[in-house]
Amino acid sequence: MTVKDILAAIQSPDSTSEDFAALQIPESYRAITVHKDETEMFAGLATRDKDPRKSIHLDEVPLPELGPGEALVAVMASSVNYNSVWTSIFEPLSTFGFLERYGRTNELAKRHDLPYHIIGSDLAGVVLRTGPGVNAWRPGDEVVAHCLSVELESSDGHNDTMLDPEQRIWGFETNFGGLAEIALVKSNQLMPKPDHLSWEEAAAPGLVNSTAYRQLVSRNGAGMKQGDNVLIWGASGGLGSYATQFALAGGANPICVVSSEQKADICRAMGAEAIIDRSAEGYKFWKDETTQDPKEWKRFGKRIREFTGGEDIDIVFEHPGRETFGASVYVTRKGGTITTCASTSGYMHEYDNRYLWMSLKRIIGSHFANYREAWEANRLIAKGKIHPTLSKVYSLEDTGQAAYDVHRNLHQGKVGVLCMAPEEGLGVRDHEKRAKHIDAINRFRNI
Ligand SMILES: C/C=C/C(=O)SCCNC(=O)CCNC(=O)[C@H](O)C(C)(C)COP(=O)(O)OP(=O)(O)OC[C@H]1O[C@@H](n2cnc3c(N)ncnc32)[C@H](O)[C@@H]1OP(=O)(O)O
Ligand SMILES: NC(=O)C1=CN([C@@H]2O[C@H](COP(=O)(O)OP(=O)(O)OC[C@H]3O[C@@H](n4cnc5c(N)ncnc54)[C@H](OP(=O)(O)O)[C@@H]3O)[C@@H](O)[C@H]2O)C=CC1
Repeated sequence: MTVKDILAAIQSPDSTSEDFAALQIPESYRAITVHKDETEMFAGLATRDKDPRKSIHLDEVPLPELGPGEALVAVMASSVNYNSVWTSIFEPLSTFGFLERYGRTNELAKRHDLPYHIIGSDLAGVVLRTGPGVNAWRPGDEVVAHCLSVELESSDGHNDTMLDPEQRIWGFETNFGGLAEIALVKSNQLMPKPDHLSWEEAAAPGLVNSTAYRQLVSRNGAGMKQGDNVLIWGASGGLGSYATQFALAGGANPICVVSSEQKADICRAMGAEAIIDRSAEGYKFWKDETTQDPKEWKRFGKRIREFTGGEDIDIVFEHPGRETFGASVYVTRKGGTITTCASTSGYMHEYDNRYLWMSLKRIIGSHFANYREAWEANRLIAKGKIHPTLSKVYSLEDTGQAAYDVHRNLHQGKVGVLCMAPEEGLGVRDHEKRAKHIDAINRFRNI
């Protein structure tokens, strides 16, 4: 039995769950990896010069053993997330440390501690096998997977699973990720694939859509409400393209920051009106490596007020980090919220704390999403309220180039990767629903 036989079953309209259960699963499969013996390959280089095309490999790997509560999924498509960029440049640290630490926790987790790391934190595909104790999913189910892996043996995670002490991001802090022909997930990562989307479209939103949902909409994040002025950095990027849609769909007022006219046009196409081109307007929040320029914060704040009729920002959707954080804190209104999930430009932030405490602002740390939040975010995609922002699609062989594009900010929205799917456009089940939303689904394509 080969991957081709699995693909044939997926593409046959007559395949039943029993047919999938009867399929033999190959003993090995193709997967995107980084190698433990290469973690020093970029030593001494500046971050931007570390090239994922050199560290990312396509390898034939053995199938992992299936454990209780787990599922093996045939991956039709995946997407590139920035966490795979971090893994591939071994920053801020090598992810092999996570695999070693996980491997020490129990006998089954030892499977993850390997000299190669199969990366990727999104997938759309078909369940092949489920382990003992899995009742909610069956072979043949068409699914997407979110990337929260939890053990839930401690009480800490039982109000909000993101607080589990054994919380990990699948395909980043665990092995057997989604940039592969077959992936191993916990069954409580699975969600129904939106039936009006192709495999690659369905695989695109997962991680960033769920993260943006928690960070901006959920009560665990900023709890956005109607009329809020929401400052969105990187508004046409991975996270930002979903934050912008949530702001618009929720009756808020997104103020979108981008770095080119082309990206500004994408934001306009999504329905945003207030757009700041940070390149054209030349904001320089840092005078040099150690000194910020509060005059530039003020210039930025004045520009925002031009769009809002003099109002300041209720919620900042932060992720660039060091470069923008001082400005983000400054432009937030009294009592407003800065919610952050990342530090792409540097994690040692500096801001003027007087503007935080005197104006009773809050900084909220946010990370991915719990199962319920991921489910709600996926439900909005399935209902056609929020749309994938897929721009370009690569083959599994070209994943290194795809990660390079994301690392160098050459992409728009999300970049997809075909895994088992032989071509784009397959997997659509509800053509009528798709037709209703086709313009929105294609908004980011091939720009
Ligand atoms: C969904 C997608 C998401 C993204 O894309 S996010 C972006 C990508 N992700 C990242 O860039 C994050 C990568 N991860 C990291 O950089 C590191 O992962 C962290 C900095 C988050 C954590 O580092 P660590 O080394 O795990 O934590 P420590 O706390 O520095 O070291 C652990 C040791 O420190 C002890 N410790 C923890 N808290 C305290 C404390 N409050 N007082 C004293 N000790 C403490 C622990 O017990 C343990 O000790 P013992 O090593 O002996 O086991
Ligand atoms: N904690 C979590 O759960 C998650 C964290 N992340 C992290 O969030 C970050 C962003 O991820 P994602 O949105 O997918 O990445 P993308 O690269 O797709 O988008 C980020 C956007 O941010 C903007 N940007 C980049 N650098 C700067 C800068 N120095 N100043 C201002 N804007 C900047 C760019 O837009 P433009 O050039 O147009 O301004 C870019 O398009 C990554 O570090 C990622 O690891 C992502 C998902 C989940």
